[in-house]
Amino acid sequence: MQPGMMLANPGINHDERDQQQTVQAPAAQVRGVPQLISQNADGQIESDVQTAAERARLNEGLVRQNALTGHLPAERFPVQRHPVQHAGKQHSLPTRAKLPQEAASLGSVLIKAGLCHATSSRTNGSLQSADDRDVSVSSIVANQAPVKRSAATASVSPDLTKGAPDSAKALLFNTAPISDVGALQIFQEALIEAIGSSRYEMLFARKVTFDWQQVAATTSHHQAGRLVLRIEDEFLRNWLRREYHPLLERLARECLQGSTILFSEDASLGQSVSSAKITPSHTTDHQTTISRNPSEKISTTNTGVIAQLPAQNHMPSRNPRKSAVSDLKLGATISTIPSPDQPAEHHAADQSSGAAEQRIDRQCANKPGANKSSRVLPVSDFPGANLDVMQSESAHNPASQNLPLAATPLAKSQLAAGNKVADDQVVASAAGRNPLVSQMAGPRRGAYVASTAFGSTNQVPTAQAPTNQASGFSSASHESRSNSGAASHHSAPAHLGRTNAAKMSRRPMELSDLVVGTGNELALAAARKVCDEVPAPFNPLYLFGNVGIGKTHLLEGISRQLRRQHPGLNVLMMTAEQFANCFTQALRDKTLPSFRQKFRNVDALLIDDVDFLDNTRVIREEFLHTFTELAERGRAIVLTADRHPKLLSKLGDELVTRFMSGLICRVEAPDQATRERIVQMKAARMGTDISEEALMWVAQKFRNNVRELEGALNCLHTWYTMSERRVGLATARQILADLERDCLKIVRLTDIEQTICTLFGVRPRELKSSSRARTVSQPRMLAMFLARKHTQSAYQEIGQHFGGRNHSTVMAAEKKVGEWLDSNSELHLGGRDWNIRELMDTLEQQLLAS
Ligand SMILES: Nc1ncnc2c1ncn2[C@@H]1O[C@H](COP(=O)(O)OP(=O)(O)OP(=O)(O)O)[C@@H](O)[C@H]1O
Repeated sequence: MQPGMMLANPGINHDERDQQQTVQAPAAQVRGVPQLISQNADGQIESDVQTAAERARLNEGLVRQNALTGHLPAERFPVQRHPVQHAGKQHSLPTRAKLPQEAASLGSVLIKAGLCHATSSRTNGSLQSADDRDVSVSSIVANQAPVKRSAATASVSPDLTKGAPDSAKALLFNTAPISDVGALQIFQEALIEAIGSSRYEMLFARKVTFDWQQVAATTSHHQAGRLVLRIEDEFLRNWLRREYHPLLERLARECLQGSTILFSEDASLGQSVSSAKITPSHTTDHQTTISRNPSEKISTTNTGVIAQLPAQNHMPSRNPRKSAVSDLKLGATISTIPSPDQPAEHHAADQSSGAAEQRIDRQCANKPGANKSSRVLPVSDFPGANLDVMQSESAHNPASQNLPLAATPLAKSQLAAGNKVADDQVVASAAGRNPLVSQMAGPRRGAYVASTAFGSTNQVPTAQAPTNQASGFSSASHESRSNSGAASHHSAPAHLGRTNAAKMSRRPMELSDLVVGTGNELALAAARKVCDEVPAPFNPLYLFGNVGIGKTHLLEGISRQLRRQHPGLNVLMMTAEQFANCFTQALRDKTLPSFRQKFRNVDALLIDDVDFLDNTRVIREEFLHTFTELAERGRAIVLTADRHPKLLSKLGDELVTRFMSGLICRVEAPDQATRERIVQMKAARMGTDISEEALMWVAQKFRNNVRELEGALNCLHTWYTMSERRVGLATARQILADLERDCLKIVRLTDIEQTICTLFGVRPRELKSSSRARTVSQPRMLAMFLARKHTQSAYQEIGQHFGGRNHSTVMAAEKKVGEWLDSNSELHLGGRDWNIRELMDTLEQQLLAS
């Protein structure tokens, strides 16, 4: 990057979800890599690198970034964006100029090593990590857990990096300076993840320009540079300076890796900053020097948002973005006892970068009530990827938005060694660092990462009774059942799924927190029944419905209620992805008997997102056996999924029929009245002063799911904390204008066609044919009805699309389906009977979710 180059928001240009195809997906034969496996014809286990979960995650990243690029000024930044997944994080890099060499070469090496696969689409390509782990040099080279850089470099195979230019090798082996552009992008992305995309949108996206400028070297080893935030709006500038200084300071230090950072109050903020040579002598009383040397004094002021920093000559030994993000996210910095196996270089880095936090955390740890036996944050071996998703989810979850907390690798290692962090400590430590957090963190908000007790050696869940009822997430049983030594050491395994990690970052969800409405009253009643009567009169309880409408909330509520009402029960809650990961790990470690013993001896098994099993055959079979054994012994089983069991087409009849043998409850999106009560409740909890009209307007505008409502409220809350003024209707409209627009899903005729064909197993060609067979004509009529309802297309256009029919055919179809709906007819389609209203709901949910 040239000195003085400006960088706009990171991201990609287009949402290419539909066009993405895998062009290269080498099976990861790397030891310890595959998390998801399948069996080949010879019965051998293979990795399944391109899973639905992977794709979904990638899409999520693209969508999230895409939301930001809507504001990317093309004339200022005309290069194509190129998202690259490295070390579990998605980096957005230009495909030409700036960083292409490094990005492409890094990618080719990672692919060669079988640690990544490439996806491509018309306008962009991306690299996807084949697993959730940190793709580090050492794991590329030695296929094993990261070791010290010197060891990795020593054992590098020349073949691996053959053809890669020196710059890429240097990047891989941590000998290259971190690229200016890359670092700045990493910084911005870390910022987004720390504060959530909606807040970033509101505060930074269009109002702040980041500029990293190289200036003359201060010493022979360091090149100086400075980060300038240009903010035109004076109010915003002052507010950001007041509220975001610590966060920006931390991110600048972590992502831009300055060994010395100078903060200067600058009245010319928002104007061009002179490129005068920066030397330490420029430091004034207003400036702060933070040294990576732990012996140096650490002090900060809240006086500026300009960071002058030297670029490092060496790429940091840990991924700067990952560390920044994880540091901001987990808040797991309590103990200062380093793990014995912690590499020395980590110690040094952590002692300096996390020193201030550790000081706060030590204070928190000494607080009365900081109970070390409280439910803890077992992040011992969380792969960076897990943390990433927790971060991304926080953008949508107001509860987790409040937790831009820190877990340095040091802290993680400390936790691995058995140190624990109580929820309130984590909140306290976060609040101490971020003024916004301290404002937002209510007494009930706690960092809440995992309580499923996994033994790091056994790699299977271990029974553990909660010592703190206000915390804990998924697994618990009576103390007497905790016969494993691992039970006393909470350490989340590396194979914990990203999804679950994300969910675990939220605050505990109770059944009583759910606002009851027509969409969830049956499900809630069934959930209470499961808790009240053990065993319940039905088994399993299967809850299904669209995203973000409270299925996980119900499941977690059941888990917590069960534990409260029946403290002797061994209750285990996890996602299907976690189950798969545990199984894979057990297979790898040859500890299947132990795995089976643990899973088949629980009293209640609660599995979230069971639709995940639809894609993984080997795990499906294992789950079938687990399920059967538990059901036969009358143990409670509760499952959630995004669709009816019959629509889990690959699951197999054995599991589908078992799922259907208990009680199936559909959870529906809340209606207007329920949404109104939800926003009222959540706004009151946040302590946001919002007018009744504004709340009603929000409830009316954001209809698809509760997450949208939460996101909207979160924006309003942030504005409220900024301005300290009551949020009225006009303000709410103004603040949420973009969000409202983005929530509108544009449905195309092809979307409808695809949804119909998928649900009924009809081919598009048949749908457009002249066939009048009922199996084709009824889906066609439904498609036309949906097209009228959800698109702006005229009758003629719709008729043309579905086989060149004229407009009267479409009108007749619309009328016919309307009649079916009025008479609440039953249809037999796609091999099953449907109630027309239920069918419409299913179609619309799938259409809007697609
Ligand atoms: N009826 C409700 N009352 C209050 N909060 C709700 C309600 N329904 C959902 N929520 C909140 O909405 C958010 C999303 O819910 P949850 O994570 O349970 O969705 P989900 O259906 O499991 O979604 P996914 O399928 O994506 O996992 C949570 O914060 C939850 O507390």
